[in-house]
Amino acid sequence: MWSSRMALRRLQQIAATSLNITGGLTSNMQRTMSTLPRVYVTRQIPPEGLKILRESGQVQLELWESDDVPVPRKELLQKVKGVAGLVCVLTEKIDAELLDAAGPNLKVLSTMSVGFDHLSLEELKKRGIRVGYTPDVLTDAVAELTVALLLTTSRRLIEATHEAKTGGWGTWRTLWLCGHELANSTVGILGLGRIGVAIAERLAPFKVKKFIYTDVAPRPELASIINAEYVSFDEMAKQSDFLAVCCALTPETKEICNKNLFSKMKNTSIFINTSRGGVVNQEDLYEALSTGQIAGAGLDVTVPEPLPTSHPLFTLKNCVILPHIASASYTTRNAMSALAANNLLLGLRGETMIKELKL
Ligand SMILES: O=CC(=O)O
Repeated sequence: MWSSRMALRRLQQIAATSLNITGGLTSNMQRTMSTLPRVYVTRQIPPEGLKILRESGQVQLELWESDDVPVPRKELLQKVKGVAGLVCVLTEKIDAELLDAAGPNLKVLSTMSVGFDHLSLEELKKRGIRVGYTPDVLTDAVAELTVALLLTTSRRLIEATHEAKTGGWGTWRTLWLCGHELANSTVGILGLGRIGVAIAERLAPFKVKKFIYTDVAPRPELASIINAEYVSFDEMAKQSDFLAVCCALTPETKEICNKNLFSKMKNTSIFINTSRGGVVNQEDLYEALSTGQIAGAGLDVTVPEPLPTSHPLFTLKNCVILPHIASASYTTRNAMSALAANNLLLGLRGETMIKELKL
């Protein structure tokens, strides 16, 4: 009897001690954790980046636990209060309001994107906030998708599969669903950077005759890789059979693809945009496509995103619209996620980021 009572007591003591130990460890951990810099991640980013952040032991992490719905602005403004680091994607507008809400603790912003038109660089610079981004790791995926979109548009693949599925496929016809081919063509690149070069490298084996490009200034080192000739904006419009837009969206490039450009293009030319929707005046594009001023357009990016299904561009057979998927391969999105995580951690340690924007 005594021994069983003693045994019970002993068990209760052990249990109590265990609870204390557990409680002690937790609060120790909590104490350690609470001294770590706080970081908010605005999206359930791909696993490689989250793993790096979680296993770093360097930050106290909070995450918007969804990839399907972006964090509501109101919630974001609350969550960023006092954070030292912020990881975002291109759907978050990082402007003065958000930076004010975050406050002076914010030292590093890391965007999981190559584009940075969602960031107010001036405001970031004013506050001395360092900015990481994710170029290079997505070049192959974006170039690959651009080629796929170009061929889909020029060879009218969406129209063709629709006809095949819906009974439009009658007898073999000599000019039915004819498109335009790359062989012997001139391909123009608006904004020659790593992505433009990668696109041209992939198109060259299709027997393209000539690559031309325009930019704020010639870029001889990049151009020599693909043997591309520097031409004026107007020359590019006139000569291109295929025109691929690869420039960043800046105040200078906003709606640079407008009536002026389309009116100079050939009726047989194909316009492709995988950069940002904002570089195109969509009303002018609609006009150019619907009047046959140009032959077709393939867009991976639009304004707004998502483009409402009632948008007039969706009514056009010669316009192929994708939902901003240029970098969407598992490998690339994980690489972007990992790079964004590493940029953030390096920035918080005061070290050189792998890819940092010069502000
Ligand atoms: O559009 C995608 C990106 O900017 O990474």
